[in-house]
Amino acid sequence: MPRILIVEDEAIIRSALKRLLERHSYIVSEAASAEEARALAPSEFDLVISDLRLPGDPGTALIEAAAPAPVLIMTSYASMRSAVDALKQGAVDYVAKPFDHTELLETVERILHKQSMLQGTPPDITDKGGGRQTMIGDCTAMQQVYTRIRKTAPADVTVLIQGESGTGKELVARAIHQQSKRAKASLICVNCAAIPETLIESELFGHEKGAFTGASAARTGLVEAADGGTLFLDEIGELPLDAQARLLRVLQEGEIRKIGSVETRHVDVRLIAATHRDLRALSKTGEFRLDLYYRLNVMQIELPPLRDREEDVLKIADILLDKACKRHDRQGLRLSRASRQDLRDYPWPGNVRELENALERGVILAEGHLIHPDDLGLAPVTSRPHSSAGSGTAVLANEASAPTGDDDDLSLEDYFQHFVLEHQDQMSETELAQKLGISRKNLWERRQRLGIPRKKTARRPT
Ligand SMILES: Nc1ncnc2c1ncn2[C@@H]1O[C@H](COP(=O)(O)OP(=O)(O)OP(=O)(O)O)[C@@H](O)[C@H]1O
Repeated sequence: MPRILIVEDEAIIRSALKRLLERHSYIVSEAASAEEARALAPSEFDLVISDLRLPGDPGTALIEAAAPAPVLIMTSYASMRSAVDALKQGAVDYVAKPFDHTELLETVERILHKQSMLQGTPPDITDKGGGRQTMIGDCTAMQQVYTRIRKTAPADVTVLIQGESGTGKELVARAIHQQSKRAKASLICVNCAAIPETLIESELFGHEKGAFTGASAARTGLVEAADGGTLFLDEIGELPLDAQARLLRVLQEGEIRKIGSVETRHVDVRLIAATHRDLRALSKTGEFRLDLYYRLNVMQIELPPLRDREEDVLKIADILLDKACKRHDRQGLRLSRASRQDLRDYPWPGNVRELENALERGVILAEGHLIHPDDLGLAPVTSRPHSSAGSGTAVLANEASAPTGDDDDLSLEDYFQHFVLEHQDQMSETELAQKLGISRKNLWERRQRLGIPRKKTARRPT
């Protein structure tokens, strides 16, 4: 049964409304002021019905405290203007006092029905280029993700998104930002793994002129650029310890200090962080600050790997295939029966991103009306992992023979591992990636997958 909180200072109206709602099987709690209501954890109700004028804070003060629970404002005919203001501030609706019982019950029912319809519905997202996109997939785990997004977005709290690479962490961050009160302000996305360790602090927090060699002019950091909006830090587990300390300060005090500066500046930033790593375990080895972990972990959203979403794979494939066909002007292409089987069997270590790439390849390479397995270019599968409980390492046959003539039976991954271990002390990550012919991000991802994470290096003094 839905739970409703009534906030009304006039005892007679309060108890009449309570009786009315209880007669219609709602579970009702009461408060006489916004302060009393806050003590009752309003966000845990399905609906808050509050008078606008209350002793102390007005009813609209509860909109933020009650999120994601909707707040229905009661107001007198005389203050219709304030009712419109209440809607602007985020109230779900208003009823004029004295209210008609049937009308009030219909409004309550409509609000609750709309809320329940939104449960488990994928959010619409505006992508980087301004196009519309929706999250695809309706397995139970994804429905839980959608519900979490909807509930978390308006609450203006820090969110930690966990999931392997390519599972849609950035999409979730976008959805949260776009459904939040900050939607009109900026969303700044930063992949901590893609920025060299020596640059990340100045990228995030900015620096003063002359703060270090090469700092020829002062620079504003990305945290400051997100002021008033949302900062999405992907792969936060890669953030060096010094940068973690600065970030903690932003979260605790709402303050930022540029490198080389003694002054602090106030910033109002909502942080959404993502990682595929176990931050708590990293904090045990001293690689991640436990206090920062606690600050980040207010709300968690867990994205399932694609291999655990068997029932979603073909559905996602069909939609992404359609998009790829339109992009390449090859409408009408279909997946052959064998391709569909391969897509189902493949363990998808790169998750939805890898599926997107395989389909794009298929669309480009297909010669007739059908996309055959060869066109998709999936690595042969030797066995399929049962679930994601492990490291997320796909069980693929050798990706190709080694690029060196002497090591004929080395797999690419063996070769990669050898090369990295042998040269990592002499080469920077950028040089290593260049020599291997892959991006820094890809280097980082492979390091994670093979369990040879990059060593932390000494940091530049601030
Ligand atoms: N549920 C989904 N529905 C539709 N597209 C998806 C979904 N999940 C991921 N994608 C697509 O897969 C690609 C990767 O998604 P995204 O960048 O959000 O993943 P990520 O987890 O942030 O990856 P990484 O950690 O490697 O940056 C994007 O093109 C995104 O649009």
